[in-house]
Amino acid sequence: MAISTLAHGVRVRAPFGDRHDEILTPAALDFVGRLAAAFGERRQELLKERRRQALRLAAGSPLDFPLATAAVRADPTWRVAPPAPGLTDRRVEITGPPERRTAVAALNSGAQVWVADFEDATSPTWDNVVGGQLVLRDVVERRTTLVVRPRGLHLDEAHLEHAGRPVPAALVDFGLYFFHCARPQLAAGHGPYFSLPKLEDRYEARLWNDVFLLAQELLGIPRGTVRATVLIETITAAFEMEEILHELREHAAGLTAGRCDYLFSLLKTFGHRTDFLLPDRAKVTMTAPFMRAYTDLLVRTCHRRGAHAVGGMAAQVPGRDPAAREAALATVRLDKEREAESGFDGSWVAHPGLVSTCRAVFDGVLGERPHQIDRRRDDVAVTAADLLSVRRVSGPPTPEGVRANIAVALRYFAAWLRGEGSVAVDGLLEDTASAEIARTQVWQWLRHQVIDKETVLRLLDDEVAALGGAYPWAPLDEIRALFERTTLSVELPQFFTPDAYARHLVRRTEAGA
Ligand SMILES: CC(=O)SCCNC(=O)CCNC(=O)[C@H](O)C(C)(C)COP(=O)(O)OP(=O)(O)OC[C@H]1O[C@@H](n2cnc3c(N)ncnc32)[C@H](O)[C@@H]1OP(=O)(O)O
Ligand SMILES: O=CC(=O)O
Ligand SMILES: [Mg+2]
Repeated sequence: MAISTLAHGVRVRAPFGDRHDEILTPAALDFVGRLAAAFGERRQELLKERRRQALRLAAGSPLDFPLATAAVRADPTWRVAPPAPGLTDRRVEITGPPERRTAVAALNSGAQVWVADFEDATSPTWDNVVGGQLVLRDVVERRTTLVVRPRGLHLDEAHLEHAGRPVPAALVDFGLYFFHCARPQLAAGHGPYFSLPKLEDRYEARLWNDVFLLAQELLGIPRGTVRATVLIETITAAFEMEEILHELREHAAGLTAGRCDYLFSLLKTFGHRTDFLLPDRAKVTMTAPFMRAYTDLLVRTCHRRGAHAVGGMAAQVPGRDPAAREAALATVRLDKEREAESGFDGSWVAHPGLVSTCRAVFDGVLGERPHQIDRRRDDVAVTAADLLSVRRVSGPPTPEGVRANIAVALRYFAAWLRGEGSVAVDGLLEDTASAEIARTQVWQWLRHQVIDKETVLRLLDDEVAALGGAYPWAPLDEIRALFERTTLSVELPQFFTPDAYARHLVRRTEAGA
């Protein structure tokens, strides 16, 4: 393994692949090293606080809108920054991994925005991480607005080391993109724009705001140039939407409903409570009252503060079979209609074949207007109980539901271990967030003994065998062991990705694969 020492103590712990030297320049690594030096410790503290908060909630502490920030919520005067160039009309945002093939398709898809995703849609092999940066740098001058979603704060990038520790993956994805593309984006008439995943509270938003301030200062870019749209995709963040926008207000561009991770967060945060037992994944839809409360509150909060509310991802992807395709489009259309009618300004799609459907729905509601921020939704009054009223849709799983979750988790793990972060399984998009839901539901059903371990082990045997049939290349023992560690353990691991990354993706790089 090549270990080279470069500027500001950042060590590259991997061989240089094709064109990696164009991204991992001494100056770019120096920039990332400065971010790591400034924010590495604080990020560790925030992760510890996540753990403490999880323990408090598990011990029965109530979750509510914070008292300490009541004045921020009550103050009607503050607003976020005005929309930056390219971010005024966001009726269709297409997401996908930053790969060359998808980049071309996304940029030609007719969507207003391409969200290039290093988080749920990407398996962070070192090649995907550096290759993704190369793709972004190569498309920087295209007309479509580019938004980059760095990995979450919980992940490390083991191939870059600062002061003897892995650099936070979020700072690597953010820092390399910012270093190489912020100025070219400005020259092309846009700016460095980001989508921030998996935030849990206002302090994490403050960290990102400080990252933006330092990054702008280091490159001599005017303060307030960055724009960030924050995914509300954890239950604790849902109670701090106003505060998150407030912390980031000079850089905030809106909030996105990260509905998959939101459900995952709800399940894992309250996994110990029987009133949070949910039925088969397919039965928990956006019409469930607690999901509706979350999206209504998101729209109201954004519009009150002059920010865009961006809708979430429907799981259906159009297949090749005409009937299945029609059915998928009809489901997505209904979903987008609900969003547009409830006040969202645009929404996410997972596939170029969904762009025209989403656009037609938002065209119908917005017409010539670029957004509907002036629709205030003052009628919305969401309480803590509304956000947490899961009991109304709770119920036991069916045998098919248990099997489906096991199958999805295994198939996704197989894809992820070989470097694919999003896949279509039976016409549905599966990515990191949906795999997290799948394994967490099985864990929760086991924990509350609504299914027994023998049944799960039998289904696991069946599904591992089926996986071997469908994907002969899959390392079945490793996939099964990953499932067992992250799903059958007494304590639920907070995410499956740090375990799988450390054991598989890093080792792969060290072996020079
Ligand atoms: C919960 C969340 O976080 S959602 C956000 C994160 N998840 C995502 O972004 C998922 C994005 N979607 C995808 O990755 C893909 O659509 C998949 C994996 C689900 C399906 O992809 P495929 O199996 O390749 O679908 P399909 O064969 O129909 O694709 C047709 C073409 O569209 C392209 N395409 C498909 N999805 C996308 C996309 N999201 N962006 C750009 N291009 C795409 C394919 O590359 C392919 O191009 P080609 O003809 O040049 O080869
Ligand atoms: O990031 C999006 C989600 O649904 O999770
Ligand atoms: Mg997510």
